[in-house]
Amino acid sequence: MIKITIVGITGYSGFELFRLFLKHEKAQVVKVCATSHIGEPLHHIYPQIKECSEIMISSFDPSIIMQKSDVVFFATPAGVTNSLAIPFIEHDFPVIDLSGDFRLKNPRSYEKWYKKPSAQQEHLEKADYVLADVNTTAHQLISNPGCFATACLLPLIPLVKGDFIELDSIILDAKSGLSGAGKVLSESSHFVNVHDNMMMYKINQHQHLPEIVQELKKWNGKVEFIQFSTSLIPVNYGIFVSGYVKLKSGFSFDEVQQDVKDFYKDKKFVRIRSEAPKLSDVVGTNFCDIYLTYNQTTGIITIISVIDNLIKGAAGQAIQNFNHLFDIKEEMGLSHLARI
Ligand SMILES: NC(=O)C1=CN([C@@H]2O[C@H](COP(=O)(O)OP(=O)(O)OC[C@H]3O[C@@H](n4cnc5c(N)ncnc54)[C@H](OP(=O)(O)O)[C@@H]3O)[C@@H](O)[C@H]2O)C=CC1
Ligand SMILES: CC(=O)N[C@@H](CCC(=O)OP(=O)(O)O)C(=O)O
Repeated sequence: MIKITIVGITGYSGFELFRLFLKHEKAQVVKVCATSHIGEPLHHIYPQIKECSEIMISSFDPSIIMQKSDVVFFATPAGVTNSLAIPFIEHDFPVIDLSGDFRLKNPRSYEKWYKKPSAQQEHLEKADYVLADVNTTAHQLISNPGCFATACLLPLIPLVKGDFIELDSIILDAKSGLSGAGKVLSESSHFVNVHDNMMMYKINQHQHLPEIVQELKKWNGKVEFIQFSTSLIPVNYGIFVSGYVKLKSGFSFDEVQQDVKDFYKDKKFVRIRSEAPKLSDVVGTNFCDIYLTYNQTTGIITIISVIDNLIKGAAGQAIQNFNHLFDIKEEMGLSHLARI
C-alpha cells in the first residue's frame, strides 16, 4: 500500500481526497493534518466515516510526514503551500498541490492575480502543471489545475492545437457551485445571498484567467488572451462552462468535432457528448463532459463543459495524477457514478 498524507483535511477538497481514497485499492491515508481540531478523531467532524476510520487529526510536521508516508497532498488555501512544501521539495519527496501556488510559472503574475507573495523561482521550476488527461510529468512536485481552468482547458486545448478557431474570439462564461469557495464563510457565501440567486464575481480579475492563457499557449503560442467570467450559482457542487469561439474560415465544423473526438478517444475521463450535458451528469464523478455545437449564421461554436469542482476540479484529478505518478491504473479510486 502507498501511504498518503493529506494536509488540509478539515476543508472541502481535503476531505473529498480522504473519501475517495477509502475506495482506492493501492493507497491508504495514514496521516491527516490541519491547524484546528488537532488530536481529535476525524470522525468527530465527519461522522459519516465513524465505522471505517479511527484516524486522528495531527499538526503539520514535515519530517514526521516524510517518515510515515510516501506522498503528501496539500489541500490548503493559496499562499500556504509555497512555504509548507519547501522541505519536501528539498528532499525530492512527492507533493501534489491542489492550490494555485505552483501553477503560474511567472512569480509576478502570481503576485498580480493572487495578491500574495509567490513561491520562489527555484521551486516553481521544479513544479509541473499537470492537467491529468493531457499532460505528463517527470517531476515529484505536481501542481494540480484549478477547477475553472480544468473545465475550460479540456474543450479548448484541441481547438487551439488544431488552429481551428479565431484566437481573439474566445469567450468563457463559467458558473460554480458554492463548495468551490471552500469552507470559510464570507458575506457573499451566506445562504441568503446564494440561495435562489446568481451573481457574477471577480469580473476580468479571476486568478484562473492567466492560468488558462498560460496553458493554452503551450498548445498554440499565438494565444494572447481570453474573455473569462465567473459566477456563483445556487448549487453545492459543479462547474458549468458556456464558451463561444469563432470557427476559422476554411474549416468545417464536422472536421473540428471529429478532431476533438479523436484527441480524447483514449481518455477515460473526458466524454465528448452528442447532446448538451447537465451538471447532474457529472456531479459525484471524475468526468468532464463536453459538447460542441455550431451556428451557421454567426460562425460561432458554442462549447459546454461540465465537471464536479471537488472531484475532476480538485481531489479526483489529484488522484488521477497520483495514479499516473505511481504507475497505477488511472481509474483506480475514481469509478464513481454521478450523485443524482
Ligand atoms: N473547493 C474547490 O472546489 C477547489 C479548491 N481548490 C483549491 O484547493 C485548496 C483547498 O480548497 P478548499 O478545500 O476549498 O479549502 P477549505 O477552505 O475548505 O479548506 C482549507 C483547509 O486548509 C487547512 N489549512 C489552512 N491553513 C493551513 C496551514 N497553514 N497548515 C495546515 N492546514 C491549513 C484548513 O484547516 P484549518 O481550518 O484547520 O486551519 C482546511 O482544512 C485551495 O487552494 C483551493 O483554491 C482547487 C480546486 C477546486
Ligand atoms: C466559487 C468560488 O469562489 N470558487 C473559487 C475557486 C477557487 C480556486 O479553486 O482557486 P485557486 O485554486 O486558484 O485558489 C474562486 O472563484 O476563487
